[in-house]
Amino acid sequence: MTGTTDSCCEGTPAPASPRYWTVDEHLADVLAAVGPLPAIELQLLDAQGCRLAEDVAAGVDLPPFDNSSMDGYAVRTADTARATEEYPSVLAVVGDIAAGAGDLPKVGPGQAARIMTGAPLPPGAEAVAPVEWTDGGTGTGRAADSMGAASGTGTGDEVRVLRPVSEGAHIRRRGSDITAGEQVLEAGTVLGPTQLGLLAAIGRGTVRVRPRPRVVVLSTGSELVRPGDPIGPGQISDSNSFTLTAAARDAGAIAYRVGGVPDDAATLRAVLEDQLGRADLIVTSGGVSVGAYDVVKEVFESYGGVDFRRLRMQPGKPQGFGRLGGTGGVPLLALPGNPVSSYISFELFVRPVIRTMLGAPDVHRPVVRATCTAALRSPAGRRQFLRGRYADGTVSPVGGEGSHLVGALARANCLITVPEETTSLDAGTVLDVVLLTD
Ligand SMILES: Nc1nc2c(c(=O)[nH]1)N[C@H]1C(S)=C(S)[C@@H](COP(=O)(O)OP(=O)(O)OC[C@H]3O[C@@H](n4cnc5c(N)ncnc54)[C@H](O)[C@@H]3O)O[C@H]1N2
Ligand code: MOO
Repeated sequence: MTGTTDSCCEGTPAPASPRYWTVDEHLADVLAAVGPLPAIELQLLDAQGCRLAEDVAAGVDLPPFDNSSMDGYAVRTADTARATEEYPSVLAVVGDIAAGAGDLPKVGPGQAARIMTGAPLPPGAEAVAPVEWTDGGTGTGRAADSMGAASGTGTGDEVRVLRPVSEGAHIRRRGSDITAGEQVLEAGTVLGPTQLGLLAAIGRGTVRVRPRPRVVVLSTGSELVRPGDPIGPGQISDSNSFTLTAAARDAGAIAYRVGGVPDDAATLRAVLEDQLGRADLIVTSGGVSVGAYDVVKEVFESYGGVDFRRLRMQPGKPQGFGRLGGTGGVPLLALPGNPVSSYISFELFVRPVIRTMLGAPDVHRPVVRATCTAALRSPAGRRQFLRGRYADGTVSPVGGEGSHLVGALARANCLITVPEETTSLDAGTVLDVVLLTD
C-alpha cells in the first residue's frame, strides 16, 4: 500500500485548524440549551400577548340571566297579539327596570314593565317591545338602580303597544353565548384584546400564561456613544443595542437596553452582576472576535458555561453562547459587533430562543423560494445572508456584502440565503429567502 505520511505524524502534531460549525449545528446547540419558561399567573392586562398555559372553562353562563336587548317594555305576548297602530294594546306600567336591577316587578296580564337594554327580564314577561313599537308610555317612573328595587310607577302610568310582540323577541337568553363548564379558550392561545375581554366576562381576574422572557441587551465597546450625545474622534453611535432591543420586543420579549459598556473587564462584570437578577436571557454585541480589547470573551469565560465558536456563515462568523456560570445559569448569546452581523445573528439564533421561551409554535421566520434578479458572488464554505427586497416571488439584493451597511439593512425586508457550496450564481436563480416580517 502506498501513501504519504506527514512529518507531523512522526512526532509533532500538526497545528489544529480551527473548527467551524454550520448554521444548523449552532442553531441546534443553542435551542437545546433552552425551553419554554415556566408558566405563571398574571393579571389580565399583564398577560396581553402571552400564550395561555391552561385550558380555560367558563364558571358561569353568559349571559348570566335572561335580559333585554332593547330599551322598551317587557310584556306578555298574549296582551299584544291583536295590537295595531289603530287599535293599540293598552298596558299598565308596573315598574321600571334598569340594567343592574336586582328586585324585579312581576308582570301580570294587562301589564308591562319599562326595561332598559341589559336589564333582567322580570317574571311573567315573555318578550320585549322596543320603545319604537309603542307610544313611549305615559309617566316617567323611576329607573331602579343597581343598589335598589325596581320602583312602582306613578298610579295610572300606561303604555300603548302598536304591534304584536312574539315570544322571546328582544331577549338575550341566559347561556345563549356560553354555558357554565364549557371550554372557552385552549392552552396555547395568544391573549389579545378579545380573549382578555372574554376572560374578564367570565369573571377571571388572573390567568396562567407563559410569561414574556426578560431579555437584557448589552452592547460593548469603548468607542460607543449614546445616540444624541456628542461624538468624539473615532467614536460611533451605539446602534446595535437599539436594533437588538427592538428586535427582542418584536419577537415577544420584554427587553431592557443596557448600551455602551466600555471594553473594561471590571465594568462589564459589574454590569452583568447588576443585570443577572432580572434576565431570562442576556444578549450582547461586540467583542467576540480576536481583537486585543475583546474583554467580552475574557469575562464570560471567567464565569464558565459560555463557548465561543466560528460559524460557516457570512456575516456572523464569531458567536458565543451558553449559560452564564454553567447549567442553571442565565442563557446568554454573545453576538458579533458589526451591526449587520449582530442583527442577522439575532434573527437566526436569538429570535428562535425567545420564541421557544414563549412556547410559540412558530419559532423561525418564514422561508420562501424566490427568483433572484441579480447575479451574486459568495465566499466558499460559508452560508451567505445578503440583505434583499422580496415581493411576489422575486428578490433583489440591497446594498453589498459589508457587515457595516446599516443603510441597506434598513431598506431590506428579507435575507437572501446563498448556500455554502455556491460561490457564484446567475440572475434568475431560485434561492431560499428568510422573510423578516410575519
Ligand atoms: N483578525 C480578525 N479580525 C476580525 C475577524 C477575524 O476573524 N479575524 N472577524 C471579523 C468579523 S467576521 C466580525 S463580525 C467582527 C466581530 O468583531 P467583534 O464582535 O469583536 O466586534 P467589535 O470589534 O466590538 O466591533 C466590530 C465593529 O462593529 C462596530 N460596533 C460594535 N458595537 C457596535 C454598536 N453597539 N453599535 C454600532 N456599531 C458597533 C464596531 O465599532 C466595529 O466597527 O470582527 C472582525 N474582525
Ligand atoms: O462574519 Mo462578520 O460577522 O463578517 O461581519
